[in-house]
Amino acid sequence: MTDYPSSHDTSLQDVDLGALRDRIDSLDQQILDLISERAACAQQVAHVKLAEDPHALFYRPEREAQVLKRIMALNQGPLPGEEMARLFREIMSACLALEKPVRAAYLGPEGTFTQQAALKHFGDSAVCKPLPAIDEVFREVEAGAANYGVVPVENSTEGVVNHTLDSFMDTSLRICGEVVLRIHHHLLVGSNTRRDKVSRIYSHSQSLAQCRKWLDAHYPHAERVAVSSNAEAAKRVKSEWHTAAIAGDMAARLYDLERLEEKIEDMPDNSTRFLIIGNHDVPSSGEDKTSLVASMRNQPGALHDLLEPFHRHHVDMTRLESRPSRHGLWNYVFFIDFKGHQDEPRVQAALKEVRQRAADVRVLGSYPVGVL
Ligand SMILES: O=C(O)C(=O)C[C@]1(C(=O)O)C=C[C@@H](O)C=C1
Repeated sequence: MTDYPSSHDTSLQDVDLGALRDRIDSLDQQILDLISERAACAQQVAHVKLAEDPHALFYRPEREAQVLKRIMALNQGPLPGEEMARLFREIMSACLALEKPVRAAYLGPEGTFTQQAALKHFGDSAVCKPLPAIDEVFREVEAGAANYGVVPVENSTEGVVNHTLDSFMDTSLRICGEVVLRIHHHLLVGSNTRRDKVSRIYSHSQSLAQCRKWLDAHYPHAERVAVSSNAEAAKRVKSEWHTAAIAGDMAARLYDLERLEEKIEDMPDNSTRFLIIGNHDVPSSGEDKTSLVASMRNQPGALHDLLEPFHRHHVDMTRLESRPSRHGLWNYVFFIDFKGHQDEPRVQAALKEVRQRAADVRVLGSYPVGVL
């Protein structure tokens, strides 16, 4: 909580508000000049890139991660590092838009956590388009209609993760980044609904599950209705009386709903991981992750054999997921995430051995660890 100075605070008695505002005006002028100079510099970067290669990529995820991490390391307050990085996120997004705005497709509809993840990753100057299904996001990027796609992967929403993993089996797209979002659910109502009148609560089934204990304690008699997304829940509530939605900040803002109760999720560290998918490999940022998919024959010890080289080459695995193969040739495919970039010798040594042991291995991408 902010401590506001009290009128009895003797150290503040002589502070002249007018003088402080003059100082702020002067600082704003300097910030304005510096941001403009930075933007002009980014325009020059665009010219240099184009001179080197007419098909050059303007968006550079590894560089953006380095810029944000550096800002957080340099920051000495009083603003928190994350807040400062968010401001720089927006400055970079605007600078990139001067070079060429990023077009990103995300799993919609508008108002979902995936939209929030897209904005968190690309900033407000990106052109973001909602699509109704994960495979449509993949197709949009494959067709070149969008430069990047944003899809949930490790999600508290059951089933969505599997759709994303399955889509990777049939695509040549690469993973270019990740975003981790803290998921906060709020109980939202329209202006006509009173707290004691809520008789029905809409949300995605998984969000209802994530708030089950809170609902049992506070709204044991309200009917719980599962709908296709949290944004859809908010949309319904907008036009109904005595119903509430469980959804996040984006949906509350989009449908202008009141937060009757905030952060009602049962687990306080509830978060979801999203992937950025694109058409190109990302160079090392210095702190990266790599994702791969491997097919295995279903035989005893196969998984142990597959994973053993990671252990021996000191490659730190962060996730292992298995899915039934959709092609019938192999019984199972494994999705593996580990720390490190595919260009690092230690990672290359492990991958070489993994390739010898698996029926098929495809690196889905090396990408910067999510900064914000
Ligand atoms: O360094 C670059 O390649 C730039 O284009 C500049 C810049 C920036 O504003 O810092 C802008 C967009 C890129 O995604 C990364 C960084």
